[in-house]
Amino acid sequence: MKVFISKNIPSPGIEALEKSGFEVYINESSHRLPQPDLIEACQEVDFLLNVGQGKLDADFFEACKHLKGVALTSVGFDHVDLDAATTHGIPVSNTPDVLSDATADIAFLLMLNVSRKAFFRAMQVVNGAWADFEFTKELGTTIQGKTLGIYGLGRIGLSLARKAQAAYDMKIIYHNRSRNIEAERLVDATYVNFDQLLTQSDVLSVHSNLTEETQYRFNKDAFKRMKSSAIFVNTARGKIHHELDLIDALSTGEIWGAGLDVTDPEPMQPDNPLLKMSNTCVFPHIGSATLETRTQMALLAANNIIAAKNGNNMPQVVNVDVYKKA
Ligand SMILES: NC(=O)C1=CN([C@@H]2O[C@H](COP(=O)(O)OP(=O)(O)OC[C@H]3O[C@@H](n4cnc5c(N)ncnc54)[C@H](O)[C@@H]3O)[C@@H](O)[C@H]2O)C=CC1
Ligand SMILES: O=C(O)C(=O)CO
Repeated sequence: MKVFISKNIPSPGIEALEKSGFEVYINESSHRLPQPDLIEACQEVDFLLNVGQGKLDADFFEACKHLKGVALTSVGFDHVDLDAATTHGIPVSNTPDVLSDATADIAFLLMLNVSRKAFFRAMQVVNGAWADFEFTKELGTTIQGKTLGIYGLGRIGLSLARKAQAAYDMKIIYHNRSRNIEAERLVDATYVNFDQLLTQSDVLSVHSNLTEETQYRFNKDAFKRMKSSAIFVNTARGKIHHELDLIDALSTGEIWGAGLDVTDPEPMQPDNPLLKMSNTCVFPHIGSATLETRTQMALLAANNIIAAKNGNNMPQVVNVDVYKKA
């Protein structure tokens, strides 16, 4: 059987596939293949190991009749038309859990970075503008003991909550569609409604999936309800906040700072006003970017493909209905 890997992955993932008898084809370039090229590459392979956030839409599944399964190298699957995959009988798997701590670390890093204006201060040094122990200017703020609001207390949100409580004694509040009792057993977190999350959080960190319901949930109205001292952090998906409203809220002082690992679109253009502010920090979607995590993600994706090849269900399948149909 043949598998196509849409961008290079750590070698243990490739080795696992080869060891189980796959002929492996890899797009060696560092660029995402445009959809026509991806469709072309998938014409004669049995499986696709899809790296990154390139869209897999209805046209893709319609055009790739030979595919027997797709393994994503992400936990998020908002870029995939799962209904179309299911219609065509194609199981799709994701990579939950193995990236939760790494992504929570990036949320933490953004939270600290923005609260201490660390990126802005480091850029002053790079640009030869070292401010000689200015005692009253460009001061940051502490997060110790403050209230961390989590929008979407799932795997990554929980990891962040535990770190923030253990290391900084932060008070944790969260909003989900309903209470997460399991998480509440693991961390001292209080369920609040959306408005309470907005008005009570000193730092508000977004960890929900991107859905029709969460798209642009953080907009003008939401930022207006937040504290003027609040820091907004998003490591989930760029479309969950409305970028122009965020720029407005920061410029008018409606909120104090923002840290983003995700933007809409990605990449962010270098002339974006968010890159010029002293209370912002933008990372290029590096939540899961450690060697250890990316290796585990590659292995998990490979193992899902190997399971499907052996006639088993993909363990991390996200369109479970595909197996009910069969
Ligand atoms: N920056 C990066 O590199 C990474 C980003 N991500 C993003 O993080 C997201 C979360 O990942 P996990 O924690 O593993 O997912 P998860 O499924 O464990 O957690 C998501 C949480 O959001 C909640 N949620 C969904 N809709 C909601 C709504 N309308 N209102 C309030 N809460 C809602 C869910 O109930 C769940 O508790 C992924 O979907 C992905 O988009 C994930 C990994 C890396
Ligand atoms: O896993 C995800 O959803 C990402 O965004 C990248 O790891």
